[in-house]
Amino acid sequence: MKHHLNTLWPLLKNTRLEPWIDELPSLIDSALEPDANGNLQRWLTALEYIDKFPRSYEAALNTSAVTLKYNENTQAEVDWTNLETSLRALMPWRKGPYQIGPIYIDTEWRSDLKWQRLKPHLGNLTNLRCLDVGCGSGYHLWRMLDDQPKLVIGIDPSLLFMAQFSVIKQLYPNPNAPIFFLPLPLEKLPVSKFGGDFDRVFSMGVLYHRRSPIDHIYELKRQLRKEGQLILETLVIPTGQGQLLVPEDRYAQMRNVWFIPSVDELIHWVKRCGFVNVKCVDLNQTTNEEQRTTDWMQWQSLSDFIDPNDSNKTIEGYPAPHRAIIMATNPN
Ligand SMILES: Nc1ncnc2c1ncn2[C@@H]1O[C@H](C[S@+](CC[C@H]([NH3+])C(=O)[O-])CC(=O)[O-])[C@@H](O)[C@H]1O
Repeated sequence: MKHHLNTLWPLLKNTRLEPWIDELPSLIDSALEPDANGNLQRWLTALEYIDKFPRSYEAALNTSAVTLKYNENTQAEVDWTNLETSLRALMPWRKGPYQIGPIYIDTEWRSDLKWQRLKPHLGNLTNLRCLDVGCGSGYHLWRMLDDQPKLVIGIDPSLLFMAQFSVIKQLYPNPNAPIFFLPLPLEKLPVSKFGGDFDRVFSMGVLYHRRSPIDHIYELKRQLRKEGQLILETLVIPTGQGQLLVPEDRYAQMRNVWFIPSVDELIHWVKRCGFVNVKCVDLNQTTNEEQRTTDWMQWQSLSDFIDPNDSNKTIEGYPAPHRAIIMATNPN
């Protein structure tokens, strides 16, 4: 899974991230130790199998599903049933969707809907360096790549998500595309002694999982260059329902949810961490269209976590999930 990183090192040369060339390999090796996850061997076997499949000849990264296209000749040669079996060995598929030849991976999340809400505010990413913290399977990384950025890096501690990302990268037409996945949590990502070097740092769907949200915002800031932009998406409580919710126990059945601020409170946190031009560009209540059980994620999903008698409440009685997108500039 890490062989794709060979093309990362040259892209870090002569940037402020150059120390990563020495620092990252041992961190990645420890993250991928065989006992890091009992399923790892099974996922690696599926990836080895997928690695034998031909690469697609063309990709579409501006459509709802990240799409890998095969021409008719290859399409006839490929054993799609076996490919699908290997892809299913990497279930549950949560973030997507993806279309690989005739196979449509209908993920739990329609991650394209979040992208649609965000993209108009993002501007063009051409020639920029982007870091996506908590990138899941990497769906948004591919959407970013469509703008031809200089570098796109996603980090996520989940090795299943790294395996899912690797599938797409193995089948993507250009093996040298500047898009990478590091199996690390943000807290373990080294901070370069020369300062941050990303033009855009995204943290979407991660802040509420952190026990120290302010530390998380500072860690995001350290990866940004001067004048770089933060894109922070997280659960919020609707206006008029207080400033902060710390659930008693579970929130929408999720165990590891800590801080859910109001939009104003969240803006205040981001300002306190030294960001300027802090604004909320989107506020949205999550729908069953966006998050649902599918054939590729067969466990329970949003509709099972909402009060059957009141769609504005979770089954624990809290406000149903609303998500805000905050954008902010790092002044120094
Ligand atoms: N400390 C951490 N550092 C990095 N990643 C983390 C950390 N803790 C958890 N994660 C990762 O953050 C992702 C959050 S999911 C959002 C995916 C995508 N961004 C989306 O907006 O659709 C939302 C959710 O499932 O609740 C998961 O993949 C975790 O492994």
